[in-house]
Amino acid sequence: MVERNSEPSAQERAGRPFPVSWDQFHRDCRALTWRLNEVGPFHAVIAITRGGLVPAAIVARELGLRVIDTVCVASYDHDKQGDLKVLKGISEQTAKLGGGTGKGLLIVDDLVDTGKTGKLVRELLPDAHFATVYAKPKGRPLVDTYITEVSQDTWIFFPWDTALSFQPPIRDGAA
Ligand SMILES: O=P(O)(O)OC[C@H]1O[C@H](OP(=O)(O)OP(=O)(O)O)[C@H](O)[C@@H]1O
Ligand SMILES: O=c1[nH]c(=O)c2nc[nH]c2[nH]1
Ligand SMILES: [Mg+2]
Repeated sequence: MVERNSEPSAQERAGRPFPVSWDQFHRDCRALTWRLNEVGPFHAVIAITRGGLVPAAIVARELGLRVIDTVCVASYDHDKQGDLKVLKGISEQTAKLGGGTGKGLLIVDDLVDTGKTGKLVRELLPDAHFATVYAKPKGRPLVDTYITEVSQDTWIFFPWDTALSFQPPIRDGAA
């Protein structure tokens, strides 16, 4: 028998699954960009790694931005959130574009959940515009622009974390 840690993971606590396909994610990123296009212009896009890399690429393409930097953060180990660690900040060149406080910079992440990651990037760049594709209620106040709100007990399954698999028919107990 496989020994299991008795403490439920964030994913298990969330319970409600929300799988997102590549198509849907692309559509949601484009919808996000329509909103951001009303707010900009921006000097540069900053992706919060790793989840923010995919939406940042799409948003940068749509906004015609070619200066792209990263803030590399480690928090969730798969689905358990530990202490936040900034592994890498933005470059000196990008910091200059934002006047030191992030003004005119666009921070992009895939989602806000508890808001811990959002709070950290806000502390690093208080005047930057923070955009996410999805938002859960606890983190939502930290975000300037987002597209879809899901309940706090939802776990979003991103297309880069998942693969197509057989599902039993609903009548046989499928979720
Ligand atoms: O609002 P919070 O509770 O802080 O959670 C949101 C963060 O969690 C996920 O990243 P994760 O730390 O799992 O790393 P990853 O982007 O490398 O997958 C997600 O991409 C957000 O960055
Ligand atoms: O893939 C993910 N889905 C989520 O809902 C989530 N919340 C925090 N981190 C997350 N990662
Ligand atoms: Mg992330």
